[in-house]
Amino acid sequence: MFFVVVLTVLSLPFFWWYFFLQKFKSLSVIPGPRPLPLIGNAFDIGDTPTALFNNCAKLLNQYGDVFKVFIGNECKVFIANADFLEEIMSSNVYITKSNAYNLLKPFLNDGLLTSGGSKWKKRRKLITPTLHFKILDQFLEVFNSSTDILIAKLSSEVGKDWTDVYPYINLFSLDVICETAMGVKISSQEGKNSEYVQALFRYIENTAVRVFSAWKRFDFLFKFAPEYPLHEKSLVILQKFSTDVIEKRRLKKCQEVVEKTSDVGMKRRVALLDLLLESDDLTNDDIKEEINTFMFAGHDTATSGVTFALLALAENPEIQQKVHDEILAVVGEETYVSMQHLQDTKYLEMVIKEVQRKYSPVPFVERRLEMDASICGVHFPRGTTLSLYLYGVLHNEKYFPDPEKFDPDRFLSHRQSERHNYAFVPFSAGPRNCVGQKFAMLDVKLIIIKILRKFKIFQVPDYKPQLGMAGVLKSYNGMRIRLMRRGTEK
Ligand code: HEM
Repeated sequence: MFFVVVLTVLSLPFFWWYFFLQKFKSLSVIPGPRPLPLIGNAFDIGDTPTALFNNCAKLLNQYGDVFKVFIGNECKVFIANADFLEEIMSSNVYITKSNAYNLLKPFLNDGLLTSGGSKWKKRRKLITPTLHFKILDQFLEVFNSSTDILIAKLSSEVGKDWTDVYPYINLFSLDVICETAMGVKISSQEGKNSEYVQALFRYIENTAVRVFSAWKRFDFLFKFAPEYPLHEKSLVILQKFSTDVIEKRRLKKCQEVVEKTSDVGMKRRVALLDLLLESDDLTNDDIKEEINTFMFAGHDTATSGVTFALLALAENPEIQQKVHDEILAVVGEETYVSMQHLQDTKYLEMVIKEVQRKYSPVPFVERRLEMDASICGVHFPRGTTLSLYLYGVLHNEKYFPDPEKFDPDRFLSHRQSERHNYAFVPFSAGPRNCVGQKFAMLDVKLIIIKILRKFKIFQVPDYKPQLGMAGVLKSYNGMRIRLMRRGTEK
């Protein structure tokens, strides 16, 4: 009897697994590696950012641009095909994020990146206009002054065999997003506000750890993880920082209205926070989730974009020279880089688009189907996770022949118009695309202009970035380049 009970208990998970696979039977038309009972394809996918990056590329190669894997109780379909992406991204129905985004909720709660349904729709309508042209034009002051500090810091690296530029760019991006989103100068490049800076870095790092762990991803088990105490402490620091900033800013705003103080009428730079405070519909907590979302979504992504742009320019000296020639022709020696300069540097724009294609800062995004769906003739059961594999489509030979070649001419207008509209999607596309896309383009263009005007950058012999993906694309052995001051390079 005892033996029968033990056998029944042991076999239950296998029955469950069998019925779980049955649920996704209609996806048998989509190829993928054979899953093992219970753990599925966990070994095929890997448990580190670099393994995930390499394994996804291998699976894409082996099974084509739509393939599926099973991980635990999740069926994930990876999609690097522009026809499928068009149907999914352009839809107003397939907009719910996957369960993986829940790991961000302790920090972002239901901000724009993580929310769904009517809440997301309402907020998106409110937030999109805050990033209009006039506001972005004001942000150029922040981009310019923060870049000047970065250049001063990088100057001390000139002439060294190599410099890991990642930490420099990371602090720069943090300064920029803090000042534009919250209106607060945190001066992290100058070593200030280190408690907040460390808390943010630690929170992001631990969240990546949780994504790859079989057990730390569950809130009730994470409490037993060694990272938990510091993770919680970081969260308290992050939440307190934004709460304080919002409260102070709201108070100041009220005082300004009541007292009509002397600074009314004076030119004061507006932050995204000020625009959100204008809305009668938003409480301080609502605003906090959106400000934290901007901090999160606009920081690591921008760092990734800029660091890979520097790598690509170092690896392609002729392209670097062409960009430099354009900068001299358009911007010359002017210290303030203006909106007009950014609009007129057309070749640089093509180069940055090619950087975003070759090194997509966000390698994939995920949606969860809340109902059965027919997409490009395939029946997807409710509960399927759609992994929109942006890095995969941006490296798909169908749309980008010879994808490992760095070739900005892919973005000549006649070549762009010949391509599928959903092949170049580093910022996603459709209703859930990146709300900070224009901000990010201006930011990266400006920093490249200022860096290249000051320095010539070189590849480091024998250095090869070790790419990995955990939310954003990152090189896990730093981002090494060699810097020489212009005019003195050998
Ligand atoms: C190179 C830089 C950037 C890249 C490649 C990028 C890419 C993306 C992508 C692919 C998404 C879709 C995410 C998803 O569906 O899960 C997204 C969403 C978002 N991004 Fe960006 N982003 C960048 C910079 C920024 C910046 C600077 C900001 C803020 C100023 C920002 C704010 C957001 C927000 C709030 C969302 C959520 C939009 C929504 O769901 O309605 N991003 N971004």
